[in-house]
Amino acid sequence: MIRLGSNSPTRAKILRSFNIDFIQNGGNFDEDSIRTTNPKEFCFMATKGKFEELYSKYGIEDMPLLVADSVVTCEGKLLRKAKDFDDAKSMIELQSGNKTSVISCMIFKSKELELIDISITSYDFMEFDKKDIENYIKSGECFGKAGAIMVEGFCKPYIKNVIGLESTAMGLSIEKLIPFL
Ligand SMILES: Nc1nc2c(ncn2[C@H]2C[C@H](O)[C@@H](COP(=O)(O)OP(=O)(O)OP(=O)(O)O)O2)c(=O)[nH]1
Repeated sequence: MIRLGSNSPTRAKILRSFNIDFIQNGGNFDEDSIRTTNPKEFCFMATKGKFEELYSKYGIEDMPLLVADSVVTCEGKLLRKAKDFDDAKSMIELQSGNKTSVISCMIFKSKELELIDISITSYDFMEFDKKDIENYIKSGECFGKAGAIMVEGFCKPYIKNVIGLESTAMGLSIEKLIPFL
């Protein structure tokens, strides 16, 4: 049994799909407190901040702790979760017909080990259909996701090329964690 220190339904779904027993306790780390706009640095600092908050709250005596963060970078820009419809639209349009990368960092700490992993999955997307974009935004599925993209959903038909794990792009590089569980 592990503690998933995350509010993310996607991360919970990933753990369930790999039959990993967990309890979910998300935190309240303020990612707006992070000053850097360097995507990799931001992702690591967000993960570290989440870890420190939840490690001091729960420790690892009763079970290991897993936290993670994901950001998207496109044309050198840092894309976090969309704040509103306009934000989501501009993020999605930026990535249409473009190269984009999802960076996911995770920290896993048990009594035996501490794993810190930063992984990147890069996509080459075809142009997104305008009507598709409209429907996707209207569905609300673009919210709560880094860069407002959903690689296993909206983006899937538009993937021209991908390098990296889909799990990394969804927010938790589970294949890199499994060997340590
Ligand atoms: N279903 C899905 N979710 C994605 C995808 N890309 C990113 N995400 C989700 C995973 C995370 O829930 C979210 C990234 O935001 P954060 O890393 O800040 O996590 P979140 O605020 O959701 O939860 P947490 O901070 O861990 O409590 O985006 C994707 O392609 N598909």
